[in-house]
Amino acid sequence: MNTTKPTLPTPDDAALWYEDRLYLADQRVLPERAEFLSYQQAPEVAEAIRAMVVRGAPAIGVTAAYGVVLAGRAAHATAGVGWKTAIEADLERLAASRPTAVNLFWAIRRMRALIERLDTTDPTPALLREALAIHEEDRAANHRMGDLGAELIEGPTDIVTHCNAGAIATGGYGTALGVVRSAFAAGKIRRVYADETRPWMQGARLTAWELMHDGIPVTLQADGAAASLMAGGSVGWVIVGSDRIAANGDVANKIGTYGLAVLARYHGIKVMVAAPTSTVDMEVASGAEIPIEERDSDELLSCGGRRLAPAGCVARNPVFDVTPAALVDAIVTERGVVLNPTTEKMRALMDSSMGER
Ligand SMILES: CSC[C@H]1O[C@H](OP(=O)(O)O)[C@H](O)[C@@H]1O
Repeated sequence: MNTTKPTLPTPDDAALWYEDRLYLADQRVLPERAEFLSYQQAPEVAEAIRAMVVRGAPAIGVTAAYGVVLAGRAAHATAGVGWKTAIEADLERLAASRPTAVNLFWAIRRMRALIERLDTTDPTPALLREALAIHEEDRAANHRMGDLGAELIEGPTDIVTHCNAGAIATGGYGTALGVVRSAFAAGKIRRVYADETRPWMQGARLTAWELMHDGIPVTLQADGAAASLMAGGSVGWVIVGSDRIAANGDVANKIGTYGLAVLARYHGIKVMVAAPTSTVDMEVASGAEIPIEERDSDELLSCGGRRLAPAGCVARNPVFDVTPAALVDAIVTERGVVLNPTTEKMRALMDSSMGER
């Protein structure tokens, strides 16, 4: 738990609990403005996830866990011994905030399992302990993944990333950028080429911010520039995060990831997906079953607050796509690495004995 009042967010500060409330770095305004918003009510946290104040699959799960703490406190304050019934509406609000990142549902399910074990007294302390544990476990998992992913890279090489799978998208350190941090520290990375990632620009605004903050060489590029860069022969890996990995190893991630993976395969470049096991959903057999979030087309029709398209222009704005397992060379989790993923290999990983997540 934070011991000093959060003031200026760093990349590790997507979500922080301090005294009696949750603080979220407002990722909608980074890096131009670095500021926290504070939350004391679960419905406000659900809206913060929907509006992408906080985003990034693991960070969404951590935030939802803290949202359940707020929900439990409010339910006990209003319903006393009946808090387990009163909390349900807020749990549903949190679950309805965004559909694709399975970490959200994983975190709520883990908090529900605790709720079932609690008695009718104030659940806040126990819920907070569990949310803090989820947060710390995610941070530790990212460091483990960073090391495992770095071992796969011979280097020195250039890397392409897409979107932001960094510290600010997780409980800290990052998934894809956690591998980048560990591999750079081992002298294996010359430069990171970060796709700007239209329309929400997570790459331009967040990945560039994180890597410059850490002194890691980063070059921003248009999403469409990745192909010619790959043709140049300097890129050894595409490294991305994920929002949900199906039982067969299909990977849902930010829109554009699928195209990158096709380009990588064409150019003999390897694709690494770094994600904690809280991102693996063994209940969906393949990527075809993963719900793909469609966001407001206004996010696409404008850029930086300026209208791009003509009035009345129709747009589609799916914000994730699915990369088939056949185009993924390695899935790196905190429990281990799956090369050339298949359902059998993913099942073996999830059955491995490195504790429940
Ligand atoms: C480790 S973040 C995983 C994932 O989340 C991002 O999506 P969004 O920014 O819409 O929450 C992106 O797909 C990242 O790769």
